[in-house]
Amino acid sequence: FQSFVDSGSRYFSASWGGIQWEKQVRNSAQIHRSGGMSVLVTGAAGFVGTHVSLALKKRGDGVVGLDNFNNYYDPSLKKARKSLLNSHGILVVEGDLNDAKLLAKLFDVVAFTHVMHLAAQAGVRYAMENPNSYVHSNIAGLVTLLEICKSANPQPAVVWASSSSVYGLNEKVPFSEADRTDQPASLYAATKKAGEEITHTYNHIYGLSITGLRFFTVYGPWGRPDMAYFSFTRNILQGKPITIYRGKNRVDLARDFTYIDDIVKGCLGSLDTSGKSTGSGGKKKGNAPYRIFNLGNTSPVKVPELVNILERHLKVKAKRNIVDMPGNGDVPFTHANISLAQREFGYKPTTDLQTGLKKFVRWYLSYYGYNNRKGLQ
Ligand SMILES: NC(=O)c1ccc[n+]([C@@H]2O[C@H](COP(=O)([O-])OP(=O)(O)OC[C@H]3O[C@@H](n4cnc5c(N)ncnc54)[C@H](O)[C@@H]3O)[C@@H](O)[C@H]2O)c1
Ligand SMILES: O=C(O)[C@H]1O[C@H](OP(=O)(O)OP(=O)(O)OC[C@H]2O[C@@H](n3ccc(=O)[nH]c3=O)[C@H](O)[C@@H]2O)[C@H](O)[C@@H](O)[C@H]1O
Repeated sequence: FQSFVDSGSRYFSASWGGIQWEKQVRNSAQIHRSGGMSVLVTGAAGFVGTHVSLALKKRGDGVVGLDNFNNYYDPSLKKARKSLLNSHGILVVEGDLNDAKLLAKLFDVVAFTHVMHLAAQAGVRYAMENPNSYVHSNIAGLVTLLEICKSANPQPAVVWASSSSVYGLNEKVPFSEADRTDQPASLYAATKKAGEEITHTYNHIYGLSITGLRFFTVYGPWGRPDMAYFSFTRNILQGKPITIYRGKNRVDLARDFTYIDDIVKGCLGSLDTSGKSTGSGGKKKGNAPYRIFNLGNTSPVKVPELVNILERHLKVKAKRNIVDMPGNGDVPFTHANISLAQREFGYKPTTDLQTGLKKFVRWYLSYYGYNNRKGLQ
């Protein structure tokens, strides 16, 4: 097969199909532990998708990845993550969520027990530049995926990434799952909130088991170049200035930065407790779980303090350019209440920002070849 899909920002082609391809998909989905699961991981070449795929494979679950390798940020980093996954026996199929034929084919070849849905147009501020990419991946792509899941026999349980941004202009802290989420500050947040409503209907009508995870600003090795901790590191090392946004009345912005390994534990805990979907072939046969969890660190840090930590790890002073928050969709602070996830599957983050950034910086220096330079170790 040859499929041509609109990835939101460019057209590209991807080859799939054929006996050899099917064999690769089956091999990748093979389960190597008793009671294990076979998981379709969307967004597998992304930051979180790579880490979750590796963790599942490591414990003996079957994993097949799907990613469209779009150019929202440097696709060569996505290709490098794919190579890493390949070296661990994980196949990443190149294709778009909106390619219903490809998704149907994948479900024909493998009876996936779970879908870990991480593919999305991420990033808060980019929504002002390219709003349609959010509709394409986070709304249309989500519905295409759910349509396939609902019709699959057996239906998989679906765990997917929502976002802390759904709390929007909510001022009650810490943010709890029962708090208001009807005042989004960005189109990104609005599409994630819409995703929570859309998944609810598939749970209600078709009996799909649904778990939405509200991640709080995730960081770590193999991370996303568009995020502050990553772009600050790049600029500091290149001697370029960094722009730090400041809130109303000169108040510093703060985030509940969460280390990737803690997020991975939360994803696996969610998969393990997701229960079963109750429908088959598009018909509901009973009630299935619909759950939403915060996955944060419960320890917000101000952005200037993030920069202080990076300076210490990099042993380079940042050139700070402090500007008022430009009204680009950012919220002033985030802070997760994680008691629900703690109760349901023992979620307990263990990495503080200082420790997590040290691991990120070590990876960054090695990945971008800084290790042989003086003064950076
Ligand atoms: N990293 C964070 O801080 C954070 C916080 C909250 C929520 N999230 C959510 O977690 C998920 C993973 O985020 P991430 O940080 O790994 O982002 P990422 O951009 O690194 O990963 C997403 C991957 O999905 C792929 N993708 C996008 N649209 C697609 C489409 N239509 N079809 C197929 N593949 C597509 C991209 O190529 C990318 O590799 C996303 O849903 C994101 O919105 C992330
Ligand atoms: O938890 C989420 O739901 C979201 O997490 C992440 O968003 P954010 O928390 O906005 O992370 P990030 O961009 O790293 O900015 C961090 C801080 O640095 C400030 N910031 C940013 C850039 C800059 O140049 N200057 C600056 O001060 C900025 O104002 C902010 O205060 C994901 O990207 C997003 O996909 C989403 O899912």
